[in-house]
Amino acid sequence: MNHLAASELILNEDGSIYHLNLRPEQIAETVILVGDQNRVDKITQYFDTIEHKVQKREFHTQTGTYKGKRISVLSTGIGTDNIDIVLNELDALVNIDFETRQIKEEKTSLNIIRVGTSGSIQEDIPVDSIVISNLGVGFDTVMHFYQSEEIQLQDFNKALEEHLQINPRNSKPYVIESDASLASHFNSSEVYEGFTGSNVGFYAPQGRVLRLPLYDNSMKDKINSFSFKGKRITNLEMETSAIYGLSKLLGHKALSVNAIIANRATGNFTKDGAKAVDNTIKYTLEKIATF
Ligand SMILES: O=P(O)(O)O[C@H]1O[C@H](CO)[C@@H](O)[C@H]1O
Ligand SMILES: O=c1cc[nH]c(=O)[nH]1
Repeated sequence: MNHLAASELILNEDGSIYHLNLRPEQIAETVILVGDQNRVDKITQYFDTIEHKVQKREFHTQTGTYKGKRISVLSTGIGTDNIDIVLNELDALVNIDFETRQIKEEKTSLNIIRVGTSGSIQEDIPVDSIVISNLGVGFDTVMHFYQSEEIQLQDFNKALEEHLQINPRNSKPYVIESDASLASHFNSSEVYEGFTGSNVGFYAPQGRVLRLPLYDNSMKDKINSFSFKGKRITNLEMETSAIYGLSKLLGHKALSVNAIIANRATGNFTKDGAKAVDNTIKYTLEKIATF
């Protein structure tokens, strides 16, 4: 079997993986991903125990227990480019033997749940609500660097391509499903089921104009009006697509849970973002405790 070279599987002197700075025993099989490193404490404040806190760059991890369940909470920073690092290194922690530098025969499948903030693009999904992403669409390029055609919903890709008429210089949007068992467990009358778009930026890529004009002024409306097989795009953020894509390719279960802090259709922004995020955290922890 192939031995992974020092330049490919990069380990630090203490045996931890390059960016996350974690050793294999430090990661739980259920992992909560958040963008904001300060959100890690906001989640682990509810834990019964905390084993360790590790930080390198924007990657801040704490592992502990909530209602007896071992959970790691890890911040990814912003963007799908960071997700490429986080998902590959998380997978390496459980599925590569760091001593022999070989891929393990028996694989571990992680439960990966993102707790993020997001902007609704539909008038009827208000600020302070929670959206569970059944589907994710990537406007980023990460998954196009992997052999991922088979896990993409090609009929959705085609319908989107036709509807959006995106700048040909941009990458082609790709659609990927969440893990069905997690999505069904997290669903309830308290949340909206959604189809989440992940963009490569917060401003023009999400149709926001401050001083700079957009390449295509109608893109936000076109994303809003897309409908295929009874599904419409509900909200925009910056990580879900690559989390779904890399999780599916690597054999992990993923779900994205979104605290809606902005409504782009009405122009509203939440009056209490901390509370919106806290409600989403509590909802997620209770669902994890019973999964
Ligand atoms: O609140 P987080 O998890 O960072 O998520 C959202 O917030 C950031 C932009 O403000 C992006 O990362 C977006 O996906
Ligand atoms: O509108 C929003 C709000 C949060 N995060 C985003 O990426 N977009």
